[in-house]
Amino acid sequence: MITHSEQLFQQARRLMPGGVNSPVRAWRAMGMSPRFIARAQGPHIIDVDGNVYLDFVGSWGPMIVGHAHPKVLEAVQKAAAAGTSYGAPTPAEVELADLLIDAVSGLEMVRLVNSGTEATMSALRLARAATGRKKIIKFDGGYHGHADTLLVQAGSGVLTQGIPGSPGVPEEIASLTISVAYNDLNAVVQAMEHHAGDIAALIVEPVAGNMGVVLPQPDFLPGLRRLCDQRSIVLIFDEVITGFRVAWGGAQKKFGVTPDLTCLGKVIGGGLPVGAYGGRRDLMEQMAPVGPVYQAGTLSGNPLAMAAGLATLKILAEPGTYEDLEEKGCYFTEQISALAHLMKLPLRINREGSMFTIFFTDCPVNNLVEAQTSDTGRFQQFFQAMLAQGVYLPPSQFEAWFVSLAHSPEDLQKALSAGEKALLDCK
Ligand SMILES: Cc1ncc(COP(=O)(O)O)c(C=O)c1O
Ligand SMILES: N[C@H](C=O)CCC(=O)O
Repeated sequence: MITHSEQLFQQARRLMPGGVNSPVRAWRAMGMSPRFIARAQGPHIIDVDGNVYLDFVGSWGPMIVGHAHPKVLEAVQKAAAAGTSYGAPTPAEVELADLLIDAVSGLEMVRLVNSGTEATMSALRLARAATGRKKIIKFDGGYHGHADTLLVQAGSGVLTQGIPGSPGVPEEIASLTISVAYNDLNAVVQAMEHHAGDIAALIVEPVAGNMGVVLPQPDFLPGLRRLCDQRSIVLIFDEVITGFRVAWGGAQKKFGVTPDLTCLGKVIGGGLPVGAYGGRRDLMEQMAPVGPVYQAGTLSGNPLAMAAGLATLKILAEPGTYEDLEEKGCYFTEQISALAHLMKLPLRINREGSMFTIFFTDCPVNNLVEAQTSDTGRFQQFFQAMLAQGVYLPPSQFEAWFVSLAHSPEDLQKALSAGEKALLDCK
């Protein structure tokens, strides 16, 4: 019998490309059709057929306090009752900006936008304007949203679908982006020397999350800081995933390296559409209306997103939250590793706090090429076996899993029992 999800997917495919509004949701690499979600609560999402899943996607990162948290709902409802958008400044924007600047060392000023894509696109425009240079450096498998300049050797759905760039991005634009291997400072030096005097910015996920999770090696982020300083290149940390995920204050706090510009999104909107970019005051004061660099947004600083973001961050600011997230991420990944070891299955886990990826490979994963040694067929089997047991994972090898404050020890135990069976199934 056809399920309600399958019925909806058939209809959706006639109405929207691939039946979805973002490619990764179509589950193509998993050889299945996606579940359509009716609602979510705490660590669970529930599909339109009434199946309950333990969720490790967390809306691709934002749901760090769990779904439908009562404090977040209350804040959003209160904000909605006062009107959903004014196209004018509000006290909540000031409160969120103040909180972000206080927490994130690289922020002296901030501009709130509606998505991570807007944040990275605007940060790059600012860097180009400030330096008068055109080229940028990024890393293979790094995903920074879908602005033209950034769809070069990108991660996430672009990688999962095996598209190296994207038709529609003019060659003249793509050629301004130089992509090199993550964790490879020599490759960065070579790119900087080869394009000497032309590089405006270097953009990096300080912990990569879109080729699966890949950690920066100890000298990598300090090395990028040094190389950018030597050549007056604007260093941009894309903390859309890592901001307030890996630590209060983000990866820059955790690794002690301060970028010139920082991009945020996901967690700071508590599940509503949001993005932010900010950094050095001298750079940010080049943005209109103070300076000439233009960027705008009808719904930027939207009151509902501000309310959800503030409520989420206030929960995260409570004592012990990041310790709790660390403990859960650590416990789960150590147990899965131990199970795989007993079964003699090749498996590597990269983790930073509550974000991690399981790679089915023997090889340490420090860059895209190594991530691609993972057996994606095995990941597909694993995904299907987990789903059948009520555990919902990112539908791609090249994405991060997220644990939230709402995942209880019992939930993790359930996921581990499912994981044991799934590993046996894909042995
Ligand atoms: C690191 C990173 N940067 C930027 C983006 C773009 O954010 P958005 O999807 O909100 O446009 C994403 C996710 O999509 C991301 O993971
Ligand atoms: N990996 C992406 C963001 O982090 C997934 C979100 C999307 O593209 O829909």
